[in-house]
Order: sequence, then C-alpha cells, then structure tokens
Amino acid sequence: MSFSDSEEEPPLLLEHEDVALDVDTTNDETAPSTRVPLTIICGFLGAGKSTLLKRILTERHGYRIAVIMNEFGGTADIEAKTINVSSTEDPTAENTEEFLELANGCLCCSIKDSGVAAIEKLMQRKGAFDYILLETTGLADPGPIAAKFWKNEEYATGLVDIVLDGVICVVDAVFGQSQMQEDHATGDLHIGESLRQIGGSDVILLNKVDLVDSQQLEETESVIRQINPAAPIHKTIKGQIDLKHIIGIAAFRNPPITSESTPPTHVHSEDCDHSHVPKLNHYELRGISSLQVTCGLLSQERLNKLDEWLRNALWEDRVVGVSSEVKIMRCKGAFTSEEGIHRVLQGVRNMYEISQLEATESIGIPDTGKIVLIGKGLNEDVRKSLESVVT
Ligand SMILES: Nc1nc2c(ncn2[C@@H]2O[C@H](COP(=O)(O)OP(=O)(O)OP(=O)(O)O)[C@@H](O)[C@H]2O)c(=O)[nH]1
Repeated sequence: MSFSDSEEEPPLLLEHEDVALDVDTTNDETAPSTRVPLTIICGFLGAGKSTLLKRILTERHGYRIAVIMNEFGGTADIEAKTINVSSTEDPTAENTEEFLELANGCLCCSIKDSGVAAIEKLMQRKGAFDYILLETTGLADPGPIAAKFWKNEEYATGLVDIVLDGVICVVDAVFGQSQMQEDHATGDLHIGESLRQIGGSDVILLNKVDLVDSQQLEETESVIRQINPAAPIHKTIKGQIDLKHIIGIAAFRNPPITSESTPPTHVHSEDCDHSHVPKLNHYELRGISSLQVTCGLLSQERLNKLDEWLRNALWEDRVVGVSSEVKIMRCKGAFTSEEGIHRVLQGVRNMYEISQLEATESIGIPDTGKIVLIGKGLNEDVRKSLESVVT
C-alpha cells in the first residue's frame, strides 16, 4: 500500500471510442451548448476511491476530467498533495489548496460542500470539462447527492449543463463483508451507509482483491448481489479498470422505473411518493467523528512513538491515558522528519502503513504535518494523547 506506483503495470492507453462520452446534446435548441456528465464515486472509508481517482487523473486517456474530492475530516489536502504530480501552471505546486492542474489536462480540487458551487467556479475559471468525477466522503449516502444533479435544471448555468451519468461504489474486498454485516445488524430504521452506497450504485468496483482469497471474494460478491442484483461487479486492484466501465455509462439517461420495489438506481427526491427512511445525520448516528492534529518536524524518537501509538490504537483499540474505548476506522497523515523526509500515513481499520516519499513525490508537501483520524470515541483525551506524541 504505497503511493509509489513504480511496482504497478503501466496504465493502459484508452482508445477515445472506447469511452462513450457522447452525452445527449440533442436537437433541442434551448439546450445549453455543453453537457458535462458527472459520475459520483462512493464507497466506505478507505475502500480505494482516491486510489481510483488518482489513477484516472494520471492516465493518458485524452479527456479533460475534473475530479472533485469531498472528504470527511479535512483530509482532502492530504489526498491532493499525495497525488504526486506537479502542476503545469505552478511546478512547485505551492498553490494547490484550491485545485491542481495535471499534465494530462485533468484537474483535481477539494471542496467541503456537495460540489455545485465549486464546479461552477471551476468552469468559470478553467472552461468546460469533458467529464466530472465527484468523490463523496466514505460515509456519504450517494442518493441525495445524486438527486441534486439528476436532471436538475438548476445546475444548467447557461454555459454548461451538468448531467448525472452514474453512481459508482468502491467496495473494500477486505472489510466490505463485515461492514455490510455490521450495517445490516443495526436493527433500527436506519439503513447503514455501506448498504445505501451499494444499493444506490449503478456499478460496483470490488477493490483490493489482491488482499483476499477466492473464498472471501466470492462471499463478499454474493452479499453485494443480495443488496444490488442489478449493478455489474468489477474486481479491481488499486482501482485498475478500463474507464469505459465507469464513465459514460449513461445510467441516468432514462428515467428510473418507479415501482413498489424501488430499483437500485432510483434517486430519492422530495417528489417521491413512497416512504423514505428518516433523514438522519449519518456521522452522528453512528457516533463517528474526526480528529485532526498538526505537528512540526518529527524526530526519529517521535516517529517511533507515533508508530507505537498507532499500533496500540489500531490493534488494541487503546490509547495511552484514555480509559474509554477508541475505534479508529480510518487514518491519514502527511508529515516530515527532522531530516526533511516526507512521509505519508495511510490506514484502514487495523491495517496501516507509513511510507516514505521520494524527493520527486514530495512536491507540495508542507513541513507542517497533519494527522487525521476518523472513528468512534475520538474525544479531547485522545487528541491530547496524540498531541503529546507528535508535538
Ligand atoms: N493492496 C491494495 N491496497 C489498496 C488497493 N486500493 C487502495 N489501496 C490502499 O488502501 C488505502 C486507502 O485507499 P484510498 O484510495 O485512500 O481510500 P478512500 O476510499 O479514498 O479513503 P477515504 O477517502 O478515507 O474514504 C491506501 O493506502 C491505498 O494505497 C488495492 O487494490 N490493493
């Protein structure tokens, strides 16, 4: 699980005609001149959404794709910085907080809202894109987000008309099954996020298949099929997939069929005439919160202590000086050692890795480090405990 892609096969070049980007421009004279398709990428925390997007951003596919990251816990800048490509406008990539323009014409930006304002601003500043990919937070229910974009005239700005193409769900082959089971077992009216994400998607990417055996893979696939029998399932390693399977699929071109049994691609909106599960704040409902700690240059001693702290927290659910239980579901970080070596922390549940970035990969990583934890029981005591290790 390294940010270095050197061990991977070179990305496949895609033929233009392979990717059906021919969104309907029709003969309607009132139609805006450009229709930009949008695909929503969802999937539970750490499933591999950013890895998939990083691949798309750095491949030579010939399209101008705008990738919008919408992260929970303020980790989007870590994602953007670790995309590991320098900006064509600003090779030192110092000014990449807002967006990062890549050599292949793609653009990456991070935002906190659901994307509309940022997309409009981007279009005004950078012209229209061939395609927009919107990454949702790992805990997001894609339904309401999809409903915002689906055939919504509000977002026809006159210059561009954003049309929803489809919803893609990235499922973690290692933790996906247990996540779905946990979400099934909640027992109340609330439907767990992983079920909403899988149920509301048009295509499923079963990712990290390199980390599981065939039996676990089959079982996970079977659970996914029970939740969403309609969506094709593609097995992937680090999001390696031919783009034609995920973009330009026009899943929303035809109106969804309305029936008693709501089809998986149905987008709930205020106009629906059937009952919905209550609208609940999915973070609070699951008791999930995020915690962020910044740090300066870290000595080797502090790095060792941080490693020990993480091992205790992720493997034992214990944090030094905190009596209550802690459950860290996701951790990310970027920090620099006293010798000036940049390191990136990536963790999903009890698996984590601190990798060292090569000098060329470090462009844009500031000396001020940042560690973000997402999970349960992340109170002030946990923050103090982590701060005592890194500051
Ligand atoms: N072995 C292996 N590791 C993977 C694969 N896909 C992603 N990873 C690693 O899993 C970790 C999480 O991947 P991300 O792409 O950041 O996951 P994410 O879904 O964007 O995470 P959130 O935005 O926090 O929800 C990273 O360390 C990746 O390198 C895969 O197919 N195989």
